[in-house]
Amino acid sequence: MGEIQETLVEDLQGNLPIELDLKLTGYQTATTVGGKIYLIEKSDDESNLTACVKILDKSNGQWGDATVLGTKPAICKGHSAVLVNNDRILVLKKDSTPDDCTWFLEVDTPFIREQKKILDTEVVAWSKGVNGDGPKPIVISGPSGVGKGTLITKLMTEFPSMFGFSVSHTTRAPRNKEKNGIHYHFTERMAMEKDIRDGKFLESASVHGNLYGTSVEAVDVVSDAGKRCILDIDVQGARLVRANSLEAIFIFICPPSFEELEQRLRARGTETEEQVQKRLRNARAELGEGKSSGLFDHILVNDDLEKCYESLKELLGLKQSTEGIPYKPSLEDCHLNGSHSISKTDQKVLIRCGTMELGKASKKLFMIDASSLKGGAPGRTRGLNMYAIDPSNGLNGSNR
Ligand SMILES: Nc1ncnc2c1ncn2[C@@H]1O[C@H](COP(=O)(O)OP(=O)(O)OP(=O)(O)O)[C@@H](O)[C@H]1O
Ligand SMILES: Nc1nc2c(ncn2[C@@H]2O[C@H](COP(=O)(O)O)[C@@H](O)[C@H]2O)c(=O)[nH]1
Repeated sequence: MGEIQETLVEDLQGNLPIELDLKLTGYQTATTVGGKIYLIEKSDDESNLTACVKILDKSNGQWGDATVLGTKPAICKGHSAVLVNNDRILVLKKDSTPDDCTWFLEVDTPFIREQKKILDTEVVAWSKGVNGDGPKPIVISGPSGVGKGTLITKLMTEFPSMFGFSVSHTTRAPRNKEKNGIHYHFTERMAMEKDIRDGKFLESASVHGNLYGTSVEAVDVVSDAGKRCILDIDVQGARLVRANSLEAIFIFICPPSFEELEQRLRARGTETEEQVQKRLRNARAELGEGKSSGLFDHILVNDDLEKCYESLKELLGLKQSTEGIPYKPSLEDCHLNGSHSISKTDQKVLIRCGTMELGKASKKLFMIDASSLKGGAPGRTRGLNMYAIDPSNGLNGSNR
C-alpha cells in the first residue's frame, strides 16, 4: 500500500541503530518517537479488527509491553500514521467516514506521563479526533440537596436537542424511581475500581461513603450525539476534571442558607437520618471550597428556583434566540475514500486521497492543522482542523 510505504520512509529513514526485522505488512505502520518505534497494526485475532500497538526499544531491539488505555479504533482496511506535536501519532483510517477517520495514539502527552507514574509501566492511549472545538461541557457542582438535579432537569426539558446528561457510575443503591442507565449506571465496587484502574474514567471520587465517577464513554456518548454534555458531580470530581484535559465550564450552586439546604434534603425524603447527617457534614466543606477555591467559573445561589434557572440560562447564553437549535459539529466533507498518502510540514498534515486508475483518475487533497489540538486522552482530541483544499491554491489553501 502506497500510503504506508511513504510513512515508513519518513519515519524510519536512517533512524535504526541496529538491524531490526520488522516484517512489515500492508496493514502496519511504524512511527519513531525518540528512542522507540511504535508499530500499529490490525489485531492478530482476525475476529477482532481493532488496532494493536507494539513498542520496540531501539537501544536494545527489545519489544516492550505497554498498557493501552482508551477505546481502540476499528482498523480493517488499513491506515496511515504520522507523528504530530512530538507527543502523539495521528492515525488516518482508510475508507473511513469524516467522524471516524482521525485517531490519535498518545505516546508522550502530559496524560501519558502522569499515567506512567501511576501505573509504573509503559503507557499509550487512544483518543478519537474531533473536527472543530465542539461545545464545552458544563460541570455543575454543589452540596447534596441544593437543587442541581432539579436545575439540570429543567434545562434538559426545555432544550432536549441541545443538552445531554453524562450518566455517572455509582456504587450506591438505586432510589425508588431511579433507573439503571438513565439516572446512574449502578455498579459493584470491585468492577468500578477495576474500570478506574483501566483508565475508563475521566474522574472518580468517594462521595458520602460511595464511589461515584464519570466514565469517558458517558461524555463521549453525549458529544457523539452532537449535544452539549452536562456533568452533575461533587467538588472533588470538579477538581479532577479541571486538572485533566476536559475543557469545561464550571458552575457551583449554593443554597440561600444552611438551614434551607437541610430542609430541602430532609423534605426530599430519599436518605436515612444517618445519611442526611453525613451529607450535611460534607456540605459544610463543599460550600467552603466551592465559594473560595477559584475552581468555579460561576457561582449561583438557588433561592428562588425560577430566578436561579433564568440566571443559569443567561450564563449559558440561552437567553437569546438559540432555543431549540442543536449544536452541529463543523464536519467538512472529509471522506477518505480509496487509498491515501500523507506527508507533513510543521504541524500541517497533507493527505492525498483517491484513485489513479487509468481512465478514472481522481485526487482529493485534505489538510489537517494540528497546531491547536485540545483535550485528548482519556477523552476526545478536539480542535482538529481538517479541511479539503483546492490544489491550485497550493499548500496554504484557505479553510472555509
Ligand atoms: N429553589 C428551590 N427551592 C425549594 N426547593 C428546591 C429548590 N431547588 C430544588 N428544590 C428541592 O430540593 C430537593 C433537592 O433537590 P435536588 O434533588 O435537585 O438536589 P441535588 O443538588 O441534585 O441533590 P444531590 O446532590 O443529592 O443529588 C428536591 O426535593 C427539590 O425539589
Ligand atoms: N465526583 C462525582 N460526583 C458525582 C458523580 N455523580 C454524582 N455525583 C455527586 O454525588 C453526590 C450525591 O449524589 P446522589 O445522587 O447520591 O444524591 C452529588 O453531589 C452528586 O453531584 C460523579 O460521576 N462523580
